[in-house]
Amino acid sequence: MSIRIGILGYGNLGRGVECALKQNPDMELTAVFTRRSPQDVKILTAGVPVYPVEQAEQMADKIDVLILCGGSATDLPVQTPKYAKLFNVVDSFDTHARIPEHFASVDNAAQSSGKVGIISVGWDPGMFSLNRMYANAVLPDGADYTFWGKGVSQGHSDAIRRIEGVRDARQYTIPVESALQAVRSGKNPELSTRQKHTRECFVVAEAGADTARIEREIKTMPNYFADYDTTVHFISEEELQKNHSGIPHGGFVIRCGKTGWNSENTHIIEYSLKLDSNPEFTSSIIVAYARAAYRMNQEGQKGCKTVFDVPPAYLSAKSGEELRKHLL
Ligand SMILES: NC(=O)C1=CN([C@@H]2O[C@H](COP(=O)(O)OP(=O)(O)OC[C@H]3O[C@@H](n4cnc5c(N)ncnc54)[C@H](OP(=O)(O)O)[C@@H]3O)[C@@H](O)[C@H]2O)C=CC1
Ligand SMILES: N[C@@H](C[C@H]1CC(C(=O)O)=NO1)C(=O)O
Repeated sequence: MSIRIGILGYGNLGRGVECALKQNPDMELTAVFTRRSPQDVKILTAGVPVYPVEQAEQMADKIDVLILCGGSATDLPVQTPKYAKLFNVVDSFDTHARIPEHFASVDNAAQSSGKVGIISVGWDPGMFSLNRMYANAVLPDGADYTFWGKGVSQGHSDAIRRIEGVRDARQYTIPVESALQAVRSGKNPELSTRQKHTRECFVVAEAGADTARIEREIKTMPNYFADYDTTVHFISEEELQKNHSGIPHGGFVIRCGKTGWNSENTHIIEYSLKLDSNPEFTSSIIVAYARAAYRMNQEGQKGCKTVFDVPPAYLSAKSGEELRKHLL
């Protein structure tokens, strides 16, 4: 029997999950839920209903995993603990500094409901988190570096769109080339947040909006922009659609570590991503973790999990026997 999936929140990520499900025949899309009027939300899959978000609770027995595709800035802190009371859930929560409190609120909900809630799934946090953890476990004596871009951060773009007076936005994250080169050379440089990346924002403001206030709110936004050198450009909707319609991204996790008793041998681990579509790639990761959430709950597991808690084999549609063949 297919794993029955619900999507809550239909934006870039919601569309991406819908696409990713097509590539996973052991899963099926049962319903999409939105805070807007359903007739305003046109999905890609024929025959799948779109419901007002208020109806989600009535479908708890018809959905095995509800994938939460809202924004991290303001949606997921409310939605994930709320729906973990009724469903196995997966979210992409990426406000790194607030992950511990998010974990606690989702765990409280999921422990009481007997469901599994896997949070902060994606590439960062997510695949990059796993690779930082593996590299630290393998090379305890070393230094970590993470670089993103140049590309469009969905979390930062979403955070700007939540500011009053903003109609649309794209945020580019840009790595500082000299910092990247120093890391790749194995010099293990001390780098501040500001020395590693800059951020460039393209914003469509509502007519008559106070653009000076918007720019100030962006540049001082904790956890997103306050620790970076950030530039803000105000452009028209037409310019945004023409010059900034794509959502490419990517990045690197690098760890340089040493081993040896007297002699010092240096090792460099690098994990890299080059993404044409940030949302479609992120959604492909989320769908694999939805499979794991279902399996873990079927085994009787409950509570909040992160990518560190999920056995890798649970992500794959292949059986244990098929996976072991990969190892040979
Ligand atoms: N961990 C990771 O590696 C990654 C995490 N993310 C996270 O994913 C989050 C979601 O990103 P993304 O999908 O790009 O955000 P969007 O802004 O596209 O969508 C967020 C929500 O806004 C609503 N929405 C979407 N389009 C419209 C519209 N035209 N008018 C009104 N409301 C709309 C939808 O809710 P509704 O249907 O209910 O209206 C949707 O769920 C980001 O905030 C980020 O934190 C993203 C990439 C990677
Ligand atoms: N969570 C990010 C994924 C990566 C990209 C990023 C950044 O550009 O700051 N940080 O983490 C996103 O929303 O796109």
